[in-house]
Amino acid sequence: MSWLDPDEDDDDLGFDESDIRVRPNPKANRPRTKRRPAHADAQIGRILGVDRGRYSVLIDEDGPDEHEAIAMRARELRKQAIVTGDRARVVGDTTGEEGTLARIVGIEERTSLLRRSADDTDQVERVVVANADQMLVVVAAADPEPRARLVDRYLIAALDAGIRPLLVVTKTDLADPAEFLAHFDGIDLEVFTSARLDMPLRRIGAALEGHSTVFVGHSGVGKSTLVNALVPSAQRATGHVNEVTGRGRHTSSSTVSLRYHGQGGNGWVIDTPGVRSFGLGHIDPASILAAFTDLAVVAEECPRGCTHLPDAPDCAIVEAVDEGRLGPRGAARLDSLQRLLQTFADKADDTRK
Ligand SMILES: Nc1nc2c(ncn2[C@@H]2O[C@H](COP(=O)(O)OP(=O)(O)OP(=O)(O)O)[C@@H](O)[C@H]2O)c(=O)[nH]1
Ligand SMILES: [Zn+2]
Repeated sequence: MSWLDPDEDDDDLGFDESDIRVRPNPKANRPRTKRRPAHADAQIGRILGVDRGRYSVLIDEDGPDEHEAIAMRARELRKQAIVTGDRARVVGDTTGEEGTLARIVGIEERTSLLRRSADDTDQVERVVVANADQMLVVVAAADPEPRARLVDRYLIAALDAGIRPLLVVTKTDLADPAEFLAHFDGIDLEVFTSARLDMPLRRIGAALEGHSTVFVGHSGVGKSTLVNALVPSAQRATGHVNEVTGRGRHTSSSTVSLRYHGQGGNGWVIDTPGVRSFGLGHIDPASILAAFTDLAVVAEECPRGCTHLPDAPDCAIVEAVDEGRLGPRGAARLDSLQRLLQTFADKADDTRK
């Protein structure tokens, strides 16, 4: 069984010890997976959340035996990020009974990956959520004041990950969001408005069915209030923390997947209380343009290295809009694209805003 033991299939034979020490490790580049047992008996489970190294995993999702199990990661996965939304291969005791602990031996290929860097200059990526297909950005019409730049950052992170963005403006009982919303005219973005006594839960819920939606928003915008209204069992902590006592929060502050049960089907709500914004250090600006498919086609005629910003010489998109070739929404589309590109270009000055 040499495939189980890395030291056994050895091409060092014939060298004496001094040789071995100076030689670079001949096996360093070999994929480790080849030598690992296949775990043919593994079950697939959805990672719901993690707490101090213990993962809650949903086994047999939508099946007759759906239940949660607790699992730890196998040693060989210690360098692998495992996050909420991941589909994990799990072995061992997956009954979820008191005192049992299953083992995660692998992660299925992801359909999307929402990443962040701690700040804009940081190239280290942190994986936040796997396999989400929508991002619901929550912003308040007032208290705190909405900032288009912050929403831009969320949009850029979503577009980069290939995730469809949605926007909810809360607290419209406090202020009219029309002027703020005008910023996003040119973006393909479903927008909901919500007031204290008039939350559009049906409409938002319908958008959640059949999807895995990550909720993001700055502190105090009403995200937890919204999550609790959509998923009553969630009991996410609302209201500001009392800064003296630290009380006011009764649930954990980690990212979790919550089941949304709608009239037309289920969905997943992924709440990210620890994620206040996204550093854009790892993002490729080409992915911003790529999200504007109509403009990306036109940009193929741009000079090499074109920034597509207002001062870019001979930008094919700017020319097409000027000549009216991109239709009545062309100007707004270009405006939005340029604003996102500018937000991205300015990112280094933006980190502390
Ligand atoms: N006027 C008004 N207040 C709201 C609305 N939605 C939420 N709030 C209030 O805004 C405050 C913040 O709401 P939360 O749901 O705790 O906000 P959050 O985004 O989860 O913020 P953190 O808990 O800091 O992450 C609470 O006092 C809510 O009652 C709304 O539509 N209108
Ligand atoms: Zn251009």
